[in-house]
Formats: sequence, C-alpha cells, structure tokens
Amino acid sequence: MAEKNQPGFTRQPFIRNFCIIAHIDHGKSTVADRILQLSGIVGQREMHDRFLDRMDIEQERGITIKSQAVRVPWVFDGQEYTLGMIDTPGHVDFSYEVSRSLAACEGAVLLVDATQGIEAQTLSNLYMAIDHDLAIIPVLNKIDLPSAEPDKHAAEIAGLLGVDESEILRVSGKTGEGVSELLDRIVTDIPAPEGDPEGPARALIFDSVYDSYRGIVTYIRMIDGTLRSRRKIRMMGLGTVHDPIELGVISPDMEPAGQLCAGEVGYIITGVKDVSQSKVGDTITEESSPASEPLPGYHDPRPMVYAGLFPIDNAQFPDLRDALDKLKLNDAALVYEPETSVALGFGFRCGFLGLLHMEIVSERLSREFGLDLISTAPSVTYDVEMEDRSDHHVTNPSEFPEGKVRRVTEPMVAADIILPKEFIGPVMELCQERRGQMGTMEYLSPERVEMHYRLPLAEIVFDFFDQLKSRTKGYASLDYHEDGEQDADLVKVDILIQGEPVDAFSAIVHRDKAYAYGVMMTKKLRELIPRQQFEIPVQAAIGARIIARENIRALRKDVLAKCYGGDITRKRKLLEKQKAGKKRMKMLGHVEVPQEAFVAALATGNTNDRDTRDKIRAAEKAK
Ligand SMILES: Nc1nc2c(ncn2[C@@H]2O[C@H](COP(=O)(O)OP(=O)(O)OP(=O)(O)O)[C@@H](O)[C@H]2O)c(=O)[nH]1
Repeated sequence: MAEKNQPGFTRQPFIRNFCIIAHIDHGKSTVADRILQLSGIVGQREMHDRFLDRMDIEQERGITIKSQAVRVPWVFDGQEYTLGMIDTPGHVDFSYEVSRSLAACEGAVLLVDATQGIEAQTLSNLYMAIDHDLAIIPVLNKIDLPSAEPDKHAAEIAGLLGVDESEILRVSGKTGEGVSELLDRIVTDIPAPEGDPEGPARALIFDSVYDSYRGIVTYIRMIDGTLRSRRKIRMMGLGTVHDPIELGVISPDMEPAGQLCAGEVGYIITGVKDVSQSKVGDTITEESSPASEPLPGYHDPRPMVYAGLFPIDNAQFPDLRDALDKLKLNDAALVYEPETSVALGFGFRCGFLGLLHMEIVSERLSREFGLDLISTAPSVTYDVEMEDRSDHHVTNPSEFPEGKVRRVTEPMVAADIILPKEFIGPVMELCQERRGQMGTMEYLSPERVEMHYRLPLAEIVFDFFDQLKSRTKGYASLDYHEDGEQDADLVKVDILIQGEPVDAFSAIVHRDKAYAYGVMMTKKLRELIPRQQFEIPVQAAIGARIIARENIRALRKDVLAKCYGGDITRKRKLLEKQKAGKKRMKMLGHVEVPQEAFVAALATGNTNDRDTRDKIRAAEKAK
C-alpha cells in the first residue's frame, strides 16, 4: 500500500463509520459527548451537555431531532483510526432520519438504559440496523445509577441478539466509565468501509441543511473514489453540475479539506442557494470522470398525518412557501402543497411523520423563519369510493366527497408495545377502546412482555401514547409502522357557525365517535367565540343531520335601564322592539370569530380554553 500522504494512499482500512441507536432518552447524546471528549476534539472548556444537538429546540426539549455526523480520531494498538460517528434521534417520528444515517455506516452501537432494559424503539432500531447488514455492538448505559440492573438487562439483550452476555459492554455516559473500551470495540468489531478507492467517485447525500450565508451544505458519505475541491461535480439524479467551493469534514466544526476519499463522511458546499438543487439520497460524482451507475438512494417516507398550516397574517404566505422549501432540504420527510380555506385564507396542506414531527416543524417555522401560524387539526388520509365508482384520496376532511359513499378505507399500523406484565389488562382495554385487534404476545423476561396490536392509525397518532403512559405509570413503550388499510365506518362531521360550515373544523371520525366529537367542538366553540349582538347557533352535523348544538347567547342591551318605574306595557314595548331588531341582526348577521379562537379550538394539546377565552374577552373589551 502507498505511504500516508502519498498519491494513491487510502485511509479506508483505518476508517470506521458507526451510528448510535437507542430508545429515546437511553443516553445516545450523552455517550456521544463522552466520545467527543475522550478523543480530544472537544476540550473541557468548550464542552457542554448534548454537544451535537445544535438546534435550540433540541437543547430545550432535551431530544435529538436531526442526526449529526462528526469525525473523531482514535488510536488503537498504536494505529490512528478515523471514526465517523452519527448521533441519531430516538423518537418514533424520526425513525426515517435513523434509517438514512444507517445507510452511511457499517456498524451500530445499540445503547440500552441499564435501569430500563429493552424498549420499543430499541427493537425497531435494531431491526433497521440488521436490515442494513450492520455490525451491532450491544451496550448497557447508565451503569452508575443505583437503580441500574445490568445483569438482568444483559440477559435480555443476549437473548435477543443470540450472543453471550459477556459481549455486552457496560458504560456510563455520565462518568465516562467503559467509553474507551467502547471505542476500541468499534475499531475491532465494525468492518472498514468497502468500496473502490481508485474507481470513479460516488458519494451518497445523506443530509443537507440551508445556511443563510453559505447556501446549501450537503452532507455526504463517500463510497468510491475521491472528490477534490475545485473539481466540478455532478448530481447524478438531478443531472446538474456544480463547482464545489469547499469540501471538508466536521470535527466537531467544519474543517475544509483538499479531498474526500472513499469511506469518509464529510460535507460539500457549492454556493448554490436554490433548494431544489440538492436532493437527499442522490449520488454525487466527478464531472470529468463520472461513475456510470448511481448508488441506491432512499425511499421517500410516506407522511402519516396531514394538517393545514396558515399564516395568521395572510401577507406572509410567500414567506411560508420559502421557509417550507428551505426546511424541506433538511427534513426530507416533510411534504406540502398549497391549499385555501374559506376560514383561514391561503396556506399549505402539509404531511408529517407524526404529531411530534408536526410540532417541531411548526416550531422551527416560527423560530427560524419568524412566521406566526395556525395549524388545523391533524388528520390521517382516507380512500373513499363512491357509489358512482369514483375514487378519492382524502388528506383534508373538507375534501371528503359529498354524495353516496360505497366504502371508506383507513390506514392501519402494526404496533409493538413493551410493558411490565401487571399492566397487560389496562393496555388491552385501551387498545380495545381504540378499535385494535390483538396479535401475539411474547415474554421478554419473566416480568416484561411485548404485545402486538393492529390499530387504525387515526386512533394512535393523537393521544394514544399519553394514554398508554398514564395507564402504565409511564412504564410502557410504543413503536409502530404502517400495516395496510381496512374498511371502516367513517363519517365527516361538519361544524356550522350560524348555519355556515367552517371548513377548518371539519373532521373525519368513526361513526361511534362522531357524536362525542360534535359535542366537544360545539362546547369548545361556545366557550371561545365572544357573544355578539345576536344569538349564534354552533352546530355539528353529519351531512344534513344535526348531531349537536350549542347557542352563543346574544349580548342583551339593557333597554330598560333608563326606564325607572313606569308601567309594564312600556317595558314590554321596548323589549318587543329590541327583539325585532335582533331578528334583523340575525338575518344580516356575520359572525366574527377571532383568530385566537381558531388557534385554541384547533389545538390538540392541553390548551386551557378558559385562559384563551379570557384573553379573547379582554382583547374584545379593549377594542
Ligand atoms: N446517571 C446517568 N444519566 C445518564 C447517563 N447517560 C445519559 N443520562 C441522562 O439521561 C437523559 C437522557 O440522555 P440523552 O443523552 O439526552 O438521551 P438520548 O438517547 O440522546 O435522547 P434522544 O436524543 O432524545 O433520543 C439525560 O438526562 C442524561 O443526563 C448515564 O450514563 N448515567
């Protein structure tokens, strides 16, 4: 082999690319912090907790949303190795992010909290890693905690992976114990990258971000050959050609390098600001000697829930479009198309992987792009077949077709729930309430079981997880994936304010739950819409049939105020006159619903209606 720094030298045998996978909160980011520190690339002074969680939201919420790739050096047996480490998110909504990172690695560190044991995302991430043919290093974390039970959980993991218990490493991300052994194991157990270092360059784009100063920053994993700065590159899928301004590695900040060789993980900046010019999953090659075949890319993830996002100030619509384009670069799972709503104006119908994903996107839009948004109630997608044989794919309840419906199908998920056995009863009850069909049940250990259910997605995406947690004192964990469709008895419930349907409040619900939805929404709106000069009926309807009604009473002007004493006929006359006036108002009436009421009525979280109502009332008074 050629000497180091000589032409033709390849570092490939001394590279290891790995990611850390685990259930949420099992300590990936903390272990990654210790690795950064031990390798010496982050000094004691710059170190802070969760170093790689660079977004504000990640720091505040204490969760990883985006994978981060960073290069760390490690010396083993006198030889310096380059480790490409990718820290991945743990929440089920971001498993797509995990699968992309796995495609850039040869090995995975499977981290399990020694106080908790295997949880639902431990399993789903493990299966994903096995699908990608990765070498797995099982590790128990948090062994410093008094409540840790490493022996018990090591047995669980050994049983799952079919390995000896002695192969399971024990570390503490907090104290750093065992982390240097982990780094040694990464060198010895994870294979060096394969790929042809001398062949035409091929690099997989596994992520990209938009930087307002530098344009698009593309993160790549080199598979074959070498990319050099100032040599034109070609995006094979898009067919576009660019001049790289800079390429380099992240360690832990961006460090420009002259070239990136096969096996390395790094970044490229082309100065391009048009976000459509970079697609995650595309292959980059060299323009002068291009590769003939691109690498297998990624499958686009399918959104699970849809919701409308509307700027509160309609003038911000173009800004919202621009912001979504930029966010999409960094979040391939986000899909959107323009939509108009009678109630909310111009906006976008957006598809998300789950509610946390939706929350994060709305929050990033408001923080990073300064937009004030209203989001409509999230909904899953339905396929509707009409009597006249026309088919409709409905992502928005207000698009539910009118007329005779032959059949409606709803998306289903296969859910895996891990829980202590004493909670089997309450969990079965919950799944039954949510129209679940029970599958098999296995014991992971004498105390813990894994239950399999098939459930409608619509029943699981909203508050199922909260319910599961509260019925199991926080001990259950949940993972789910798509599992076909089923016929369902679903209806569209419209909400009418003064007889007019308000598109933003329509929902598609199971017939058995339609009444409850109607009552809940009408009650909520009665609380939220300020009283006006005339009475406002708020109704819920399925087609032409009204299923719930509330009235917002009119403000009654005290016409008798100036009428001290006097005879009863005069009072009656005044009241009659007032009634007539009100009739006219009703006829002419146009209800003003304040924006805050929309926000509160559509909020899925535990928004306090009373608070919002008080705020609305105060604002009205001030007017
Ligand atoms: N005592 C102790 N606490 C730990 C250890 N490792 C992590 N923690 C704590 O566990 C919590 C979760 O750790 P994180 O590193 O944020 O977990 P994560 O897996 O990266 O979480 P997500 O990125 O959200 O999936 C934090 O409060 C850490 O301080 C450990 O070895 N010992």
